[in-house]
Amino acid sequence: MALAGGVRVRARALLRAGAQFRGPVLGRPEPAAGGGDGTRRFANLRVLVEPDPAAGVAVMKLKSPPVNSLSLEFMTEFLISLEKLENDKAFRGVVITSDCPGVFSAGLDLTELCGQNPAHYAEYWKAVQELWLRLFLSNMVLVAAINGVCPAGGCLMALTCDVRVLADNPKFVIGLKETQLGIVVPFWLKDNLVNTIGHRASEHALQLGLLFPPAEALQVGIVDQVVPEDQLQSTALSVMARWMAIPDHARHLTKAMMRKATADSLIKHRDADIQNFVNFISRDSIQKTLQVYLQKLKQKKG
Ligand SMILES: CCCCCCCCCCC/C=C/C(=O)SCCNC(=O)CCNC(=O)[C@H](O)C(C)(C)COP(=O)(O)OP(=O)(O)OC[C@H]1O[C@@H](n2cnc3c(N)ncnc32)[C@H](O)[C@@H]1OP(=O)(O)O
Repeated sequence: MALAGGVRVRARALLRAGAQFRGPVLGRPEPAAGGGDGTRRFANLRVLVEPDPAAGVAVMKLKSPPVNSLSLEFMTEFLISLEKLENDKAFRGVVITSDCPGVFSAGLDLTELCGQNPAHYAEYWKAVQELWLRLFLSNMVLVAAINGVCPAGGCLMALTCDVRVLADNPKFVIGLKETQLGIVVPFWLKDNLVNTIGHRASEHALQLGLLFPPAEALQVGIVDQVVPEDQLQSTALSVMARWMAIPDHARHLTKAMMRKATADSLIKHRDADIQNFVNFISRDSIQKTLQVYLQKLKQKKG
């Protein structure tokens, strides 16, 4: 699946601006791009990719500090990295994790949702849809190694994965807290949650805007495994090894079959979903609520 129009234009702009894969990363000298030693890492500004072509697996580390919020730039760079891996036959699986201590992702970037114009909201929502669709329909095995708090849009990313492993830390809550912010999850994200934890549990989780700590997250089934923090990466990789043992074509066709109806319901109604979002987010009452919330977040430290 290729990047959608607006996202592709932004991706090109980012690439022109120099956000392409490059080394050195993290100050370590690395072979030049195309060096072909099979071990080099690549990165754009906000996503670090550590490939292991021998295993057919790459680890994507979200590194958009302080909280990996889903800004347009972050989502675009993430999708560029994902597409690069998908186009490379060496890679069949991706572990998604965070490089920001204590936070997997804080979800939608609230500064993108406050005080902007309708065209911006439309572009932003199209990018969110694209992020969800591209992850949800990915041919690759996706394992989320959740090493931090994972609310709302962070949970959206995690829910698209085939497996979620959560580090056992009481601060690392996961869930769709939208109603607590006075906003409503889109129907396709609701469907994604229902497919994961069932209808009744989703009703409770969504209406109450529940954020589940690890033991509860495991019990309700929003994550598949909870492991000690220091075993998160190794567990994610061993889960991945199990999935990689299945022939790709059969696994992927099965995944596509299982997910088609949910994805199609968004694909068929993308424009209407964007219009709904723009109308909703532009309301004075929603803008006020979000602005107060963002202010509170900013004042937390003071
Ligand atoms: C009916 C029609 C359809 C309508 C559809 C409506 C829309 C539906 C959307 C549904 C899907 C998803 C929704 C969302 O994702 S909304 C965002 C929800 N996220 C949150 O509420 C998380 C907020 N953040 C936090 O709780 C904490 O920051 C966190 C626990 C993640 C980390 O805490 P920590 O103490 O480590 O860090 P700080 O709180 O001090 O934050 C550091 C700085 O980062 C800024 N920040 C935090 N979160 C966000 C964010 N989501 N967006 C933008 N900026 C964020 C924070 O303000 C601090 O900034 P400063 O350093 O400048 O103070």
